[in-house]
Amino acid sequence: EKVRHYKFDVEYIFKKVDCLEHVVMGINGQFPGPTIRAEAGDTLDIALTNKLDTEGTVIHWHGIRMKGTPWADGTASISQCAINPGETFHYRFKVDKAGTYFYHGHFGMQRSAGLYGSLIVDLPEGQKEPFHYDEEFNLLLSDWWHTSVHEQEVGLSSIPFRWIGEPQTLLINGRGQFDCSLGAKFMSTGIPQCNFKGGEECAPQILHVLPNKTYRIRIASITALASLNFAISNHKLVVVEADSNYVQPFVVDDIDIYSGESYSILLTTGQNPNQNYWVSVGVRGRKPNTTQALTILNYQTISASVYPITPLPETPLWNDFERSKAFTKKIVALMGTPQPPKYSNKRIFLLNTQNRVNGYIKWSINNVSLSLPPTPYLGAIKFNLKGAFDQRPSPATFPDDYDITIPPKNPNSTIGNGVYMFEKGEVVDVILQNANALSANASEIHPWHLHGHDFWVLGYGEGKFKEEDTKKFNLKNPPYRNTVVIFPYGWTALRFKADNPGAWAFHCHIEPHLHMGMGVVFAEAVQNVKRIPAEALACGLTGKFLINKNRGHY
Ligand SMILES: O=C1O[C@H]([C@@H](O)CO)C(O)=C1O
Repeated sequence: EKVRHYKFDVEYIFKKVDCLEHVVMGINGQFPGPTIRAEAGDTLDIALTNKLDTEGTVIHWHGIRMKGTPWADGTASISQCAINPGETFHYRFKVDKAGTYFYHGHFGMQRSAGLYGSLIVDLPEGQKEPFHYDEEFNLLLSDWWHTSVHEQEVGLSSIPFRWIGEPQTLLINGRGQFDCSLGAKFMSTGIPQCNFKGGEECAPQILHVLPNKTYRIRIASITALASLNFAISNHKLVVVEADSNYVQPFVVDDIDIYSGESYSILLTTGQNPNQNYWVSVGVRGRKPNTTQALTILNYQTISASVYPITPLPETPLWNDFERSKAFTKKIVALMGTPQPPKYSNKRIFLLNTQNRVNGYIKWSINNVSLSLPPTPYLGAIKFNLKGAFDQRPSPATFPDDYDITIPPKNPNSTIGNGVYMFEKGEVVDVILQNANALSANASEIHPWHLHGHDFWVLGYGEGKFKEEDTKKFNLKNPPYRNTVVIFPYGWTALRFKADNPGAWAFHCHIEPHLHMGMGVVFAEAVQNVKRIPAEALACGLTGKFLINKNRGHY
């Protein structure tokens, strides 16, 4: 159990992310940021310096539960103040469980601007995974736009509304090809063939393998918008891990992965070693308008520049939601995973709707669209600063007669910043209820991510949740995850234990949707939180409180 020290300098850099040069957020001059590698039980100590000239920043350590260090969760206005230009913030927290994690910006839409990287936690020396593999790869998937994030943000909060549209390019480990494709000669789209000489910063990373070995491929999706499908031609994939928890292994031809999720798959290199094979990432869930990302699986018996002769993997139809559900429902926990409490103490319903507020398009939860306050909740609640946010309890349900199959009858909702308060140890069920968006016959996929916890996914269903649906809850081997989707016009039920004092974001992981208000804040036994570093509190009402408390008036 070591303390591992890192220095992260956040700044904008020029980079040919998808062969065209743009400005992207970098860490220590790199995009994606450096991969952090640690062992379970280690403490990470990351000194993050904001080298941006004109904006604040924070980094969220996605999937790490932050037990005892809720102030290190890296969510601006929730767990800490945004770090000002020139300032350094120290993230110090324990990584208590092995798995495939990542980190990313959590202020404004900085994740969309490229502020992200991988965080891999290995088992401590001597402990073994419940599966065997010889080597591993790590693939961080993302999507990329040519319009700047600032332009995107202004568009989303303008009248008329300007949607960001589909991504220009899909990236694998921060590399994509916009104006060409490796597989162009096998496509009917007319896109030109890529011609790499070698060494280009946008050239795909080849996966070099040896025959008859088993590889663990870690795959994480940090997309701003896209739901993805991953496949390797001629190879089966064995899913063994989801969101840093083991699952009962199952075999598939391809996997769906939503923003905020991670998987490990095992790949056996048992195919003809005198060929190369395609690795493909394509868009699902929304009508695609982005070329599939490709790289090559190269058995080192031949050159990586020999074209695969197997057909390009075809991404399954974007709107074949039955197929998506079939994949999702295959995921169950491996024996030995923590099991859910048999009963819950509380149930809350969260209705997801698209609305208007004063003519602006927003997303709302039980008719409230989240707009974060200037004082971080963690300090505001701890010091009982009542002016920091709306003190009325947030709505825990929605009207019985709400028709989820049509656009909202009254599309007007309100802006809010209230919280859901939980007592220490309470077992909470959350029913995420999807509905029709503003236009008719439209209901979208939303991947919901909870900070500070893993939760049990008790079930999925069609239409409006009914009391008798609780009878079908999986209490035996529900997947234990930190991110879960709601399918169009459906519901998803999850259970978690409020055993981690802190203020935690729970939100749609689609970056523009969060920006448009699609999230809530859970506060758990904040009175039990100890030793919040002053640097997390030096803004808003907590900042004033500290000045008055320690020095009186000036
Ligand atoms: O939030 C969104 O806005 C657009 C559309 O609903 C309105 O233009 C879209 O596809 C979203 O996901």
